Amino acid sequence: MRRGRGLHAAGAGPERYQGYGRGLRGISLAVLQALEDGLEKADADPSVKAVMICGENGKFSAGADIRGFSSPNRQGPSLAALVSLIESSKKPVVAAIEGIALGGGLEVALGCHYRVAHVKARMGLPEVTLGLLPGAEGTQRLPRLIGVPAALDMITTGKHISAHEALKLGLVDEVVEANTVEAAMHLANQVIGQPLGPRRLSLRPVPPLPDTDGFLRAARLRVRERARGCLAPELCVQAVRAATELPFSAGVRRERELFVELLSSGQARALQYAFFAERAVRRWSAPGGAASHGAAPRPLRSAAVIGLGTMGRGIVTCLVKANIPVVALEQNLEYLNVGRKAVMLLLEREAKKMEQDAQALDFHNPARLQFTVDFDLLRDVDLVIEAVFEDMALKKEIFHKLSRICKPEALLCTNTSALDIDEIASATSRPEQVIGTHFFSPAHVMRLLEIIYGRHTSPTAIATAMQLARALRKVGVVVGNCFGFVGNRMMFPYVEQAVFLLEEGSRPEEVDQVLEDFGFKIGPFRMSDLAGLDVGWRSRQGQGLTGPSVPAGTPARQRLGRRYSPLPDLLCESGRFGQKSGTGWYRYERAGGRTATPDPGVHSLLAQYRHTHGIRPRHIDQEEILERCLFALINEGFAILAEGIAAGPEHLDVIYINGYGWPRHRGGPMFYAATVGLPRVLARLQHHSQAHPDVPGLRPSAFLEKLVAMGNPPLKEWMSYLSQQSPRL
Ligand SMILES: CC(C)(COP(=O)(O)OP(=O)(O)OC[C@H]1O[C@@H](n2cnc3c(N)ncnc32)[C@H](O)[C@@H]1OP(=O)(O)O)[C@@H](O)C(=O)NCCC(=O)NCCSC(=O)C[C@@H](O)CCCCCCCCCCCCC(=O)O
Ligand SMILES: NC(=O)c1ccc[n+]([C@@H]2O[C@H](COP(=O)([O-])OP(=O)(O)OC[C@H]3O[C@@H](n4cnc5c(N)ncnc54)[C@H](O)[C@@H]3O)[C@@H](O)[C@H]2O)c1
Repeated sequence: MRRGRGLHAAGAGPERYQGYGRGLRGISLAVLQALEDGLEKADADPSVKAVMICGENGKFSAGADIRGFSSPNRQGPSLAALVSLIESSKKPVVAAIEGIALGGGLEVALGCHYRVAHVKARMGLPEVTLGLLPGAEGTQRLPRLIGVPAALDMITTGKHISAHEALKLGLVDEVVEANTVEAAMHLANQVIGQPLGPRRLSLRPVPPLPDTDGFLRAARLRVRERARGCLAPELCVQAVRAATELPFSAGVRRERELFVELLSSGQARALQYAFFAERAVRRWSAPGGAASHGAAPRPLRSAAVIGLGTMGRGIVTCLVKANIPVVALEQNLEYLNVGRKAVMLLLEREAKKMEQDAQALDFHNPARLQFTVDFDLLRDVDLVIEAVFEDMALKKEIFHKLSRICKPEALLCTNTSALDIDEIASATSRPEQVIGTHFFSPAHVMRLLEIIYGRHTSPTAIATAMQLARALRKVGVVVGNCFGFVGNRMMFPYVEQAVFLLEEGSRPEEVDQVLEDFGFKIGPFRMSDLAGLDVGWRSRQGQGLTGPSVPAGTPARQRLGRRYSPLPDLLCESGRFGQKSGTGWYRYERAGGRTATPDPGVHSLLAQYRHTHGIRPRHIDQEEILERCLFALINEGFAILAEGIAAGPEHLDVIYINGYGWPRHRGGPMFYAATVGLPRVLARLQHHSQAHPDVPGLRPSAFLEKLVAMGNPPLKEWMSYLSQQSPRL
């Protein structure tokens, strides 16, 4: 924290309050020193009877300075020592928590003898999300205060809780609606002279459970299952176990050992990189020098969604949840009724999840959500999101209509997965207002919004789309226009490799397992089954890669002079569309079922296919599966960077973490490439490319080659090695 956001220690005598602290972003060494000095001064001053600690500008503290963890000079007073110093004070210390008390900030509050929180304050120990654990004795004090189950929940999830929840848990002593600092000082004056022993958490026992050991063992299994290879949650459980088994001081030593283990792990570096990358992508730049700092968004007071299929339903749901009135439009009454039912079901489920806020959604009110087949009702909306079939002619027809009907300043968005934004915009009289807003399925759940500008998209339109992302609580990432944009374009070579591996000898479940062990939520074949195999099939038909438009005599496993696998087409031709049809790369319990079982039918289809094409199956090891899938995806990422489709590797990483289930603790594909080392990525691509010269996706990108030739510079310097910045950015 900078000055204006720091912690203050104030001595509270009968008529005397004095501020001592200095503030910086995050609890820096300077803040620690100032607090220590303040406390010592207060302790030594007989006229001071109690101490109150508060933040500045309505924020208690966001915790330790995250950038400081990677600093080579971590020295000076330690936060843990400060928390102990607070707790051992002979004068009562009261924390006045406003805004946020997170991480080390909450640990400071736990060192205080009393805690008063403003009703809007939020508290949490989010260290786990940064690959760490609360390292200032928080894992030892919190279970002593609120019990093991609640403490473990907060520490292993990193969730933020409200002041009311904190009061219920006993984390704070009082919640106030008015002036928190005054309330804290009032409490401080009241408790002067009362014994402090019972208020010192380090002296309290951890409240026992009927079977603490069994509870912690179950918790460890649960987080292991949920965290999929991520270390921090499991070490958090170990730290809390130490609180239950060891005296306070030994528990603190254990906490420190575990903290150091995490701090030196690559996972902490990856997760902290992801934290800053998500913030960095909020700053965008586009052609002609337009950039976030110079562009203001237009207000978003109302929206329309066209098409209430898989995507449109989710998009309507997130708009309603963001309190933006919506007009939902379908092609005819039959589709409208189906869409309306689906939207209502989603909203009812969301309302249930939101519990007390449900009424605020008010989605039965036509002023908030209206269903129609009449385009005229779109006349006054600020924003339209088109989510009809992936068909260029249809999209152009719709955009032409929109450009005639909507008010001139309305933003016209398309949810296309891959089509050319410029061609869609060409159907309108206002291409500067046309932009891609690529939601991910399920749209009301997935955090990513890929925002694609076309050649004529105005800076205001980009700023407004970014504002939309914020309003929907999504991570907006601005990228340029190319087939598949960033996310899907990188996904194509990944899925392509996965299918080639099947041709050569693997099974779908083997490939999925390797990638799920790497940390993906689901492997490429489960993912294809979930999305529907017909989606890609239709797209390949549209591109003339399969179906009757393929010229006679085209070899089955070649298109346009490169290797092509007709395997996914064969599946579709036999009615295997994935979960929706009950069979795909896997078998499901029924059409629409979700439990994937390896399918002997697919195994014999693969055997027959290999036989037909004279392919001798071979054993393919995990390393080859991983390298071919991941390095092909990463290789495309380098090509994207070189073409200026994205402003930097962080953009690609944020897209993959938030839209494609890339394991966050591996930092995203480009961060992962940097971790593996670019020379190795290049060498392995060269190796696989030599083995498969007819696969362009394995041919190393010139930009990757250049970076290796330049000595494998750190990721943050990559873009400075582009021979010239692309005219797109
Ligand atoms: C606070 C937020 C909720 C605010 O969200 P909002 O959306 O309003 O704003 P932004 O997210 O955009 O943030 C604005 C701006 O601020 C930057 N920022 C925010 N928080 C921090 C922070 N904690 N540190 C640094 N910078 C921060 C943010 O990056 C933005 O700037 P930018 O330029 O990037 O746009 C939200 O920001 C949020 O959630 N923040 C993170 C909160 C958090 O995670 N806190 C926990 C921090 S970790 C911690 O506190 C650890 C403690 O447990 C203490 C550990 C003590 C360790 C002691 C043991 C030492 C052992 C070492 C042994 C070494 C051995 C050896 O090496 O020899
Ligand atoms: N399904 C996904 O996972 C996914 C993910 C991201 C983007 N997308 C893209 O989103 C768009 C929609 O995909 P989807 O999966 O929701 O498709 P879908 O087939 O589930 O739904 C499309 C809807 O559009 C409606 N529609 C068609 N013509 C219309 C018209 N003239 N007027 C109004 N409504 C019309 C249809 O009735 C249908 O309900 C596509 O461009 C697709 O590429 C899909």
